[in-house]
Amino acid sequence: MFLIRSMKLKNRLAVGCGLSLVLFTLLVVVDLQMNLGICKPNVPSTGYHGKFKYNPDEDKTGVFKEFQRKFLGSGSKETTTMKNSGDILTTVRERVPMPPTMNDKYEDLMAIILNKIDDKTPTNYHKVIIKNEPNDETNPNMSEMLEIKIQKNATNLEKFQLSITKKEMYSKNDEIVPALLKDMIKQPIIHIVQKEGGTQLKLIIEYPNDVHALFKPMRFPREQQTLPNHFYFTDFERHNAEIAAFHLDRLLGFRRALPVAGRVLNITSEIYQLADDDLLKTFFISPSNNVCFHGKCSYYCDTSHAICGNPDTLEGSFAAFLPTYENAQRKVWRHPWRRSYHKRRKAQWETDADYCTMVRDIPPYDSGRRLLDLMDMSLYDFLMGNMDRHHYETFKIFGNQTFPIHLDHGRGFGRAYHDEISILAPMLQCCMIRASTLETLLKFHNGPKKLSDAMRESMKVDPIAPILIEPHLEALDRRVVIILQGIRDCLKKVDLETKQNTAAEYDFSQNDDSKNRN
Ligand SMILES: Nc1ncnc2c1ncn2[C@@H]1O[C@H](COP(=O)(O)OP(=O)(O)OP(=O)(O)O)[C@@H](O)[C@H]1O
Ligand SMILES: [Mn+2]
Repeated sequence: MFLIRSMKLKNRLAVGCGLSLVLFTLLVVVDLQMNLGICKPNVPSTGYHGKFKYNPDEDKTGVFKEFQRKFLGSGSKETTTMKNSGDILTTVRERVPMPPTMNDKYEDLMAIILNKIDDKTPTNYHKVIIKNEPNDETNPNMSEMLEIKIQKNATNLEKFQLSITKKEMYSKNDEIVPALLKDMIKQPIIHIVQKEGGTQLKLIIEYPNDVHALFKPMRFPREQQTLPNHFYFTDFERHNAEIAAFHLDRLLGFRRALPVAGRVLNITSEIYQLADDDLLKTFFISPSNNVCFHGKCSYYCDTSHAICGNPDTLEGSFAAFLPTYENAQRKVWRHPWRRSYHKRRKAQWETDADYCTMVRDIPPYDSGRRLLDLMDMSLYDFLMGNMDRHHYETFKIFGNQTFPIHLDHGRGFGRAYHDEISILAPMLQCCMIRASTLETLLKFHNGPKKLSDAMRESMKVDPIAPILIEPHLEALDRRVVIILQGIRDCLKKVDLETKQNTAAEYDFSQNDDSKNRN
């Protein structure tokens, strides 16, 4: 005290300023460390990677962001443990998130589907639930477009390929699909080559009569979940996800995926002895005397990620081959809601609540079926947790009013205890769903046959069943409810907007009237 009193005023001021500066710096440092919210608004802790800058102005009233926040609290917490056997990492559950509305029958949505409209029905519901799609009567098939007749003695694969129509991969009660699945499971394999392109190993399987299938090998046991520190783009492909995705697509009534079956191969007689030279070069015998190979690709094709027989069998998925006719090429489209595929960068849709408004103006999303197909794809991917939809393909020959092919689901069914709301962004940002899709979801939700039951039953016949472990099936029922809740929130949003607009118009005309009177 004496020291301070003995100082001159000028010096006292200088010491005071210095001390406050030190104190302030300390406060800022503590705040940044502990995120107390003094410097900036509190940052919600999302599952996003990298630095997350929160800007409330960007948020507007998007159902997507609101929804993400709503379900954040119910997010599961996963921990990684080492299993005793070997060095397999397994993610185990701590808490299963259950949507708060699991017991809700969603009668309000059902009423709209059944045309039971009354004064409780949200206004402009038809903007959200699309019943009257532009009707495209013509539905030619490949055979007609390519002018190739389906011969009586054609293989099941040829029959299948030539029967693909502009609207779907196969028809509802198609009899070739089961026959084709049986062929892929039972027919002898005569040759194997590695498929070029793509990031992970795939083999082209050749059967007699020029029949082919695309093979993805099993890499891990069914119980293994996506590793918590893996990005969607470095996640391993799962052969069982490809099989499950085919069944899911069929049960949802889309029929836009290729038929896929599981099969157990003998790695020596059915792969090694039939492999072409390039693939042969990558075979080796592991320390425990198993036959292994790794192929060539940009991810996980090296000795430490080899595919090994156990001890000499290997299971995998077999997908019906896409048509290879000269005029059956496919057009590749960038998905408007693709992720950034960068550790730290974000895509525009992640920060722009009005993103869909922009997409709606761009062909082919500005007319016809395509945007609705993306809505279907969004909930299809959400159900299986597939974050890897960077591109999609269509058959060129059918023009723009054709279905997007549901292809490449190897990264689905990776996290049974986590529901990734961001996959629903297209549906939640556009606030739109096909009435027929919504009806199917309501049918599964209200039972008696839940989506999980239907999936269990449908996949039972596969040679490598059970295809999915129970937690993945339970996740499906839980995610159906999340989608239904999303649609309900969308209806509320549109209703509110309509009422606000009407009120604003009314206000405006009242003001006008009063002006006129004056
Ligand atoms: N059943 C099939 N028959 C013929 N070609 C196919 C089949 N499935 C996929 N393809 C072709 O192979 C390409 C790669 O397949 P897929 O996307 O499944 O592999 P990927 O390794 O996951 O590729 P990426 O890493 O680029 O996503 C597809 O884009 C498609 O053109
Ligand atoms: Mn892929």
